[in-house]
Amino acid sequence: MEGRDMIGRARTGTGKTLAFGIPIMDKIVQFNAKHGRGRNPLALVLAPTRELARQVEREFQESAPSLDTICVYGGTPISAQMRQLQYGVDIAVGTPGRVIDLLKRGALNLTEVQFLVIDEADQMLQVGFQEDVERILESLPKKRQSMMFSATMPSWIRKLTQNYLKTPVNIDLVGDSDQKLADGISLFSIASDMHGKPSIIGPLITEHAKGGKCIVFTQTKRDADRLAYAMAKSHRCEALHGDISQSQRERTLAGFRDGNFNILVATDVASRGLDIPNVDLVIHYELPNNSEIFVHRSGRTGRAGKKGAAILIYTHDQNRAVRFIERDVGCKFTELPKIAGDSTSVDMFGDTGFGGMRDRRPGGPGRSGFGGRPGFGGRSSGYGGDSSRGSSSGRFGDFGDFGQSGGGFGGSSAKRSGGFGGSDSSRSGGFGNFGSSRSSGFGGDSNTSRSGGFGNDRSGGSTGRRSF
Ligand SMILES: Nc1ncnc2c1ncn2[C@@H]1O[C@H](COP(=O)(O)OP(=O)(O)OP(=O)(O)O)[C@@H](O)[C@H]1O
Repeated sequence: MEGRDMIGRARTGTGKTLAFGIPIMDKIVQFNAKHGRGRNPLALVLAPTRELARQVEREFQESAPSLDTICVYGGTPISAQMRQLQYGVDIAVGTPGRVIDLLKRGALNLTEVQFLVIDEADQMLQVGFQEDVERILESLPKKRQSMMFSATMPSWIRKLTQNYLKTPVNIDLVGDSDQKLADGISLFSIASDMHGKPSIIGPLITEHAKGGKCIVFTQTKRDADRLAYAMAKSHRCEALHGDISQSQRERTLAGFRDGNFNILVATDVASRGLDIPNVDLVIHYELPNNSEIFVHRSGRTGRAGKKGAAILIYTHDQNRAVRFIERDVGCKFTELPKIAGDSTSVDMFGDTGFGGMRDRRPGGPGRSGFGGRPGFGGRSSGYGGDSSRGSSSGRFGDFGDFGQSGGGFGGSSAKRSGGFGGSDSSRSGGFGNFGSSRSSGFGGDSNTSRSGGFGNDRSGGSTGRRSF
């Protein structure tokens, strides 16, 4: 609110988008009232995935219908975006690649940007994205307010942010020693051998999703396709990953949001930021590449003060990795009793070639598995990875509808500050200032008493731009 650069960390689903959105919208409304509307954007928000960019733009649109927003991202015709930019926009949200493309074509002029937001900053500053982000920053005026947000902020990233921010305020609502997941998420683990995994998915969903929505995370696009295909024989389910055409990705996500089907099998393209109502269960079908991704994947449930469950399926040789996650994330898994292989399900998955997954499993041959090589933790970049920051090999080892609470945001004051649907959390640390007895809340006292330390000391951990 004071206009200073900032780094913000708060748990998943606690309302970071509106936390940065509301002050920006407020200031732009005031600016426009004073100076009239211009053609070039006054705010730029960068997000790592197209779906997240769209979601953020939608949130701006719904909150401030009087402002003109645009979402620019790849996989869609650029000409329509160029036309819209010509008409003039107040806020541009986008993924880095398309932003650069538009800059190169001279269609996007960022010289009037007053507010820059880098959402999911720890991913955006990793190798792959970082270069693009830097190119975009070169096109921005020096005098601006820059803000970086994420639910996870490894210390090396926090250091790196100093290169892009001027004496930033740190608002850390997670703290160092506490668990880093949102409060309402119950965590379970279940051991299974690779061949048995497909057959336990059905029973897990029946038991734990309780009729609500479920996201199953796989490591590879191929496995997402195969699992979705196999599960579709008995469940309404679809796959989401980066090889699917953008229009289909959007249809799939809309169908999932609308409840047309209840199970989404996705790669990590869906792990960050997506805010889908009523996801009651997240299943880590395969271990995530690092504990940050574990936090983000799990955070697709238990949002906005709601309850949810996340289940981690692991093989016996991944035991250490599971313990590492517990330490790193400050959580404890409740081990579920083994589920006996259901021969029908096994058959169902058997003909999909799942038996051939062994070589691709985390920790499998040729990959520094989550539990593959020893030595994860400490300052290494992921479970057994190398120590170079952001290296793609340095990973764990290849390794309610809250709606928009109405109102809109036409004026200069936010009407949304009222509690988060009566969240009963006593330590949710939400940016929205809802229901937390311990949160310093965005817009409240920014000298949060819990700042100092962005969590773990591991350097690196995941890749920036992976092909999800
Ligand atoms: N004050 C509020 N009252 C009610 N709902 C809110 C409030 N603030 C935010 N929300 C809603 O809470 C949900 C989660 O918010 P958001 O997606 O911004 O979370 P986030 O902290 O960015 O999570 P992630 O780290 O996963 O990206 C959204 O549906 C949002 O509209």
